[in-house]
Amino acid sequence: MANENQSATAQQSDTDQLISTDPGGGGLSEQSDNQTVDSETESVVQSQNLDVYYGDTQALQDITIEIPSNRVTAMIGPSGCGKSTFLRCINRMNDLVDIARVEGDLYFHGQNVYDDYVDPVALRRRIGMVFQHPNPFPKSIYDNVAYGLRIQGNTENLDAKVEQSLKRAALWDEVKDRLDDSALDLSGGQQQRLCIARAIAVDPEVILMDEPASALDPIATSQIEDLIEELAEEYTVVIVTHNMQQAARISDQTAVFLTGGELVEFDDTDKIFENPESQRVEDYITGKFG
Ligand SMILES: Nc1ncnc2c1ncn2[C@@H]1O[C@H](COP(=O)(O)OP(=O)(O)OP(=O)(O)O)[C@@H](O)[C@H]1O
Repeated sequence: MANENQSATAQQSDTDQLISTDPGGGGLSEQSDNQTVDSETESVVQSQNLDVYYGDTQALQDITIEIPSNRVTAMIGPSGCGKSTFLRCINRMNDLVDIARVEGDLYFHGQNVYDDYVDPVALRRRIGMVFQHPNPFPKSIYDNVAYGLRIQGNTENLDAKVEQSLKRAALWDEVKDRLDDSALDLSGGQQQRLCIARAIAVDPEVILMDEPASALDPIATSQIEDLIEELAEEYTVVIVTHNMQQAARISDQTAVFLTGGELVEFDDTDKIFENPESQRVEDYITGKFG
């Protein structure tokens, strides 16, 4: 229980880091028109020879990957293989871990997010995050969604923006008559969809999800999975999951990390699950280890 509480507290503090006070570019250029025109093929996030260390321990080794826009990309692999570490590199959440050290390059629309002039707070406005355990603020449903917009001073048509975010998160119909109720009175699945609404209210391009359904029951999990597939029409979604069936159901691409922080294979999800190149990936997928 202590661990769960610590984890919830850490997540809350992570969430605080995700609510940007900076509506400006923060060293990042705005999304190019190109992305809309050529969303079929453009990669939005790329890493090149990325190594991550916690102190002397290497958590990721030489990761080179291109994550396409407007797709769901799943990261799978056994516990401790570095999936969350990679996810947290994308929006520099690992900056918050004193002993974490990142080497190599990680690009967002071609700009290295680790360049000195990039403001990580502004980066996190463009690359939002949803955590394993739903962590709404102890505020009303409305105020949770409006929170980031208010901090940014983006309060014009606030009611409409809150409504749109709740609709996109497939929660509006369930909460439209109780927007002033506490978010903490919602079910776990509703709280997680509220956290997704809160993340998308500030209009990010990429949504990172770290096992977003692992604390939920099967019905709530299924609702979140449907939602993730819908979100990919407008956003780039990168999801870490322990659940291989979930990755197979909802993702377009799958990256398989294995012990030691190695990215062993990255391909279309169908290919990974039906005909992987690597024997180690086949062994993992078929449950021979992991
Ligand atoms: N804050 C930290 N300090 C020290 N070591 C860490 C920290 N976070 C992660 N690690 C280590 O880095 C390695 C990768 O961890 P990470 O959480 O990225 O793996 P994961 O694949 O997401 O695991 P899981 O599926 O269990 O969540 C592990 O050996 C872990 O112990």
